[in-house]
Amino acid sequence: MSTDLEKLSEFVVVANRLPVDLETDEDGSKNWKRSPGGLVTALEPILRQRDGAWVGWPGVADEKVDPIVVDGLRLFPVELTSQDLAEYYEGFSNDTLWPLYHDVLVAPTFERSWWHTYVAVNQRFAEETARCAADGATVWVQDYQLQLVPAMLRELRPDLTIGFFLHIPFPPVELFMQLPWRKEIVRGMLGADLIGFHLPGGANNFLFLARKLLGLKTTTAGVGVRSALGHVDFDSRVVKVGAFPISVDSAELERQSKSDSVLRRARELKEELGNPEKILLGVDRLDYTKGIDLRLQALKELLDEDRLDPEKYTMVQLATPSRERVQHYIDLRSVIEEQVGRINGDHSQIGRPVVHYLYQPVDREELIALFVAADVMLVTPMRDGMNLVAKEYVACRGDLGGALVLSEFTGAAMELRQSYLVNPHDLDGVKNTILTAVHQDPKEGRRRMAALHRQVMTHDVHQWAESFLTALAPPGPLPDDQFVTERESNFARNN
Ligand SMILES: Nc1nc2c(ncn2[C@@H]2O[C@H](COP(=O)(O)OP(=O)(O)O)[C@@H](O)[C@H]2O)c(=O)[nH]1
Ligand SMILES: O=P(O)(O)OC[C@H]1O[C@H](O[C@H]2O[C@H](CO)[C@@H](O)[C@H](O)[C@H]2O)[C@H](O)[C@@H](O)[C@@H]1O
Repeated sequence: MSTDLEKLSEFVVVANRLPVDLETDEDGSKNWKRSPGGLVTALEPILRQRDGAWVGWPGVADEKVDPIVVDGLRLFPVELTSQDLAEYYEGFSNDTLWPLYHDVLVAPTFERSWWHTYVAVNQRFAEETARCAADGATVWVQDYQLQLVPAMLRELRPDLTIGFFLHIPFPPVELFMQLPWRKEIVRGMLGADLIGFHLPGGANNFLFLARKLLGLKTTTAGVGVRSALGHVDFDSRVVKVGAFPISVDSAELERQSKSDSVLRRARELKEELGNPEKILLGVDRLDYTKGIDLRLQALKELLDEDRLDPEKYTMVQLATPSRERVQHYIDLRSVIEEQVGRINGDHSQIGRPVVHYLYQPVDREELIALFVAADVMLVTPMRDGMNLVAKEYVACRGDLGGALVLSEFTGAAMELRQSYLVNPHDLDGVKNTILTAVHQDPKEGRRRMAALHRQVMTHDVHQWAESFLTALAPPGPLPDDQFVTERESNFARNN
């Protein structure tokens, strides 16, 4: 191990995935490639800035990887066996918690053996973290895959300051109560000193649960955005609860979007697409939460009804492969590819498909060029914790061009109020709003984009991390009378 890796870390990020995946190329050589998803996009610049360590899974099963420095980042891999992958990652994380926390869009599977593996893997993450954290270090645990880690880590290392952030929605109590292991999960999270959510709604749901499910004393005043933290009295400690909407590296994205190479590539892309009057764009992991099928259905109906001219408008849909062995994802891929085939079969001309569909990630610069080229960005999830793609698009539109169609059911919708907001359950509303965005008056478009751009430039990922880590810093005592139990809170409500 190099000395850099032997040094214990003052700041440690713990996430299911490392920011890079270990991949084997065709010639058998191993390479690190950027891993998918918004969590990695957000945390990578933060870790760089703070010279920390990252504990996570290297993206392949049954591979023992030693601690390593990749591209200047100190990485501490946690090994997952094929069985862990099937039961902890694909099973409990992505076939139980993911659907349960996303409005039960598909039915969650409650499988006892998956739970046991989830517990065991969380313990492994806690142990690896305990090994690499310096005395009194700050550890920031990420997301639903690791909800038990805060309590396990506190047990191993009471000297640490522990933060936990949930990147996906925290569900209403009626849904959360379905979970057979609901108490264990809430207790696991309460091992942290600060529990963060994207939105006040998630934080308030959590406080309510802590009272209702565990009978704990909590504060009851509504949690604000980056302000007015809630508090839970737990195990002779005060656990803070807050809302910290995540964002993107706005200045860096804006800089890249204005570079000569990106502007050149954006012009080329337009030409390669046959110089359509307008380009519509979707960029998502292929996930049933993202509403890719919904937006394709909207497009199909608009074309079928002659409300959108296929000779003038083109859509590009990037779908990054995700969780490819989970059945709902396999099924969704078939649905989407059939929709694309049907639209192109009915409405394209030779050499001019209406929908350009890629089931593969593109490199970052190509993605930014697509944002710059796109006239209408379609972000239509049925439910999404935040959705960084929406914010990235806005950050790349310092030229004040383009239009953002955004689902009300994303975290981003709370801040990006000047977008064209849609209810993804209302297909006619989505169709009409897409047409409004396509035909927007340029002056109105600039006015909207100016407001959106200002919002994203002033609330970036650095502010997100800074506000969370500042709130995590050691607490002062709270006056006793601010805490109430569920019984007292009901009494106060009814009188
Ligand atoms: N480089 C690259 N990044 C992508 C691609 N597709 C999605 N992303 C990134 O993945 C992240 C997705 O984050 P988000 O919208 O929050 O959704 P999530 O996938 O649920 O985390 C964003 O930072 C996207 O820019 C791709 O094809 N290439
Ligand atoms: O690691 P995967 O299973 O391939 O999934 C990728 C990531 O998806 C989720 O991202 C969430 O985090 C984003 C940033 O906060 C947020 O904008 C988005 O709404 C969420 O869906 C997941 O939460 C991550 O753990 C995964 O790494």
